Amino acid sequence: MDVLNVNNLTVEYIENKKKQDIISNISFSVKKNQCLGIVGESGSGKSMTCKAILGMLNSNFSVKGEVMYNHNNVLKADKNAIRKIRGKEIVMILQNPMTAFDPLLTIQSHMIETFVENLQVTKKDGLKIARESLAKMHINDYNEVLKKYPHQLSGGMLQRVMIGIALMLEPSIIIADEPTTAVDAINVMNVMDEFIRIKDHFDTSMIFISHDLGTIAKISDDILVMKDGVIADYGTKQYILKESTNEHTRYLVDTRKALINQFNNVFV
Ligand SMILES: Nc1ncnc2c1ncn2[C@@H]1O[C@H](COP(=O)(O)OP(=O)(O)OP(=O)(O)O)[C@@H](O)[C@H]1O
Repeated sequence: MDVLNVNNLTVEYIENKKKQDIISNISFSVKKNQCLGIVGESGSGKSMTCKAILGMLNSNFSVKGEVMYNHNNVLKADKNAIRKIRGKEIVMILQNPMTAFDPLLTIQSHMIETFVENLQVTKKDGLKIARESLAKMHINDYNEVLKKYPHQLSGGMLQRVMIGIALMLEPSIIIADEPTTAVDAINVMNVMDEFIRIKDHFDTSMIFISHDLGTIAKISDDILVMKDGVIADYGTKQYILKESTNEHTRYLVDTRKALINQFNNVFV
């Protein structure tokens, strides 16, 4: 069953009455409890696709097409309806978690505020949920973490807090846009493991964005390959990695293999 259908999505950037195509006529769907991976090189339009889906682009952009969620076209929904969907139904995890936190609030205040607003709970219950969420992320010293300000935590820890918050909102869809960009190499695996765990054990569908096919292959059921704002290729993981004859897909797969071989040679 599909939880999200994107039909003929087109995004244009308008500046001084000049139009520039950013995304051209792309269509795809996200299946229940599955992960759609979106892979493509920098500038291929991955982030823009997700921002357009969630109505996050300003008036410099013209967005056309259909984004069907729960029988409603999100692109036609009013601001209030979109805000509800964005906070609760479809939650986005950004590249750099630092930008998602208010630097003047402790993690505890931020989490309580988020839960009070989105789950309609009291502050006291908000704190309980905050503790529960960090425990779910295997953050054992959660009382220490709750007292900290964002700049006092590493990128990896902040991202795990972010994922914990997203989980407690019990969204139907989590959109993760290159979530390991600001995480140091040692913690990339930890953060990826959390996403894989969410996918396997929670009732959530996912869109996972990365420029790295290896990362996408680890977590995705279906893969969409983007190039220059259009879909270059789209299919199951098996099809994309093993069967597709698409030139750009083969280029990504071969580049990935070459990188692994080169890396292995360093250690021999
Ligand atoms: N604020 C903006 N104003 C105008 N054009 C933009 C803006 N942000 C991105 N673009 C353009 O939109 C296109 C797609 O960008 P997008 O950020 O979606 O790429 P991406 O695949 O997510 O790349 P990355 O992996 O580097 O984040 C690019 O050509 C980019 O130059």
